[in-house]
Amino acid sequence: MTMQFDRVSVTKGTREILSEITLSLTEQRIGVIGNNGSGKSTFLRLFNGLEKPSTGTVRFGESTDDLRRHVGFMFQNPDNQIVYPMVEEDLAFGLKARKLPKAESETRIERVLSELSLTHLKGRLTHQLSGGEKQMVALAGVLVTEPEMIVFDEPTTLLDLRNKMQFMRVLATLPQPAVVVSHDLDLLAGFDRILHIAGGRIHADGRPEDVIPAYKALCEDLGGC
Ligand SMILES: Nc1ncnc2c1ncn2[C@@H]1O[C@H](COP(=O)(O)OP(=O)(O)OP(=O)(O)O)[C@@H](O)[C@H]1O
Repeated sequence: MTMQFDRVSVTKGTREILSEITLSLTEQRIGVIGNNGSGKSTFLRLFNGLEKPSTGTVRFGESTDDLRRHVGFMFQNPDNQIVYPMVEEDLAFGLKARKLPKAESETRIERVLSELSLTHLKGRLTHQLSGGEKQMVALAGVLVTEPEMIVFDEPTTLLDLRNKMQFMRVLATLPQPAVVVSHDLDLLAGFDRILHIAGGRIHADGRPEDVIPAYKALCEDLGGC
């Protein structure tokens, strides 16, 4: 399924945050890089309708207005994603909205927790979890809903090495297409395509072996990126 951006701009007040973005995204693994404030999160939020274009259209297959049903979103800050006091309840929440039978919901939750080595957190209170544990529970919360595409906003910022490797393993085997915003350029090295956003525009678009070194070179040249 293709995610299509057609002349998409996002304006807040008088400020244009994203300008005239036109893209056809068909790859399995797409990385998004760029400086703080360049527009990466805003770009990502368009994928599942958390942000609406001021002008232009975002289309996933034939859908333009119910993107949330198709595209899962993993937030940069897990506190924005985890809503229930218990881990198990929180994971069940996303499935209730999809009217999944209770037994199937429980099976899915067990499976995802086991895949992420998180079964020990099932009965824990979410507000007592560490930052990295919350980030992993947020990941589980997205995976249980089995969306057709998943977008990740800086998914590894709070993770220790073990959980970062766990995340990378999950990403490598995920059947769905994934879009990952990250400042961790090593995470994106094996991806199919990298978009470099600068000043709300697509500054570069291509293979990681081309786009990432060019971005690094720009930043090494002080003030260049
Ligand atoms: N609601 C808003 N009103 C005004 N400005 C906004 C709003 N939301 C975002 N911005 C501005 O838009 C710009 C892009 O923000 P965005 O969060 O998309 O950047 P980013 O590339 O994800 O940054 P970071 O790497 O720091 O997470 C920033 O300058 C931000 O201050």
